Amino acid sequence: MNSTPRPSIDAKRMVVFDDVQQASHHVADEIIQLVGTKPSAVLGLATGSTPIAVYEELIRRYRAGEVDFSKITTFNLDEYVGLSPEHPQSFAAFMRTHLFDAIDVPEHHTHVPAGVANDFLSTAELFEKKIQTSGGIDWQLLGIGDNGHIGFNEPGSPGDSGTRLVELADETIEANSRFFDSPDDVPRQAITMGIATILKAKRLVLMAFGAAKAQAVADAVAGPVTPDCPASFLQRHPNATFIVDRAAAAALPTEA
Ligand SMILES: N[C@@H]1[C@@H](O)[C@H](O)[C@@H](COP(=O)(O)O)O[C@@H]1O
Repeated sequence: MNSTPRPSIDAKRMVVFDDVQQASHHVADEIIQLVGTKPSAVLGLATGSTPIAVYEELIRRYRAGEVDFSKITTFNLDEYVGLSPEHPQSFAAFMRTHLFDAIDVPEHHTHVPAGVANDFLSTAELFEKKIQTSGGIDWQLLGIGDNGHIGFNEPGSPGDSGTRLVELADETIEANSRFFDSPDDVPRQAITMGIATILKAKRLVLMAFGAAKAQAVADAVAGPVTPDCPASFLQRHPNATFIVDRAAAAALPTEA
């Protein structure tokens, strides 16, 4: 018998894995199954350290000949303002390094919001339009910030927000400074899909690992739906699942 207390959240909404590898394989399997049944699937992708093992597994399975990504379309959640796609810390560069360069997705099928633009309002509108004309996002991957942000929708982001220019929270700048030479180099603004953009995806999978995410996960899954915790809006989605490890599940209410 397993004596570990189980979170009192139903299995459709949250799955707790023993380790990151198992969780990542589970998520990669879901993507591969979708692309197997719908080769032209539209995938929403995320950056950050959390999804890296998923991308590694997708690459491994692609090299093994188990999946063909040549017809998929991808949309990324966000990009730093001021960083061109060539900048090594841009999310566009992250995606090339961790996934796109290693699989057969055509470059023109991949979309990362532009971090350099004359007019971010029309850039954001164009991004939304491209998602719509592609048929909408079938499957969206998400990470979560320690403060509950999804994409770069920081606390305070309204549920009806679309793709837009946003200011980064101090704690996000601090958390992401590990990727830059100095905290002063971290951009202060970003362009991000909005909460409403994200909620339009047919399926949402949010991954969270480690104790630093535990409070944000508990607030998102078991707290009130509020802009104070942007990930809590996932409670309004009929097909959203949190994939977490034990440490990230530790602050959830448990079954008696
Ligand atoms: N904009 C991204 C998010 O999409 C990501 O989910 C989050 C967590 O990152 P990590 O996975 O490295 O903890 O922070 C970043 O700032």
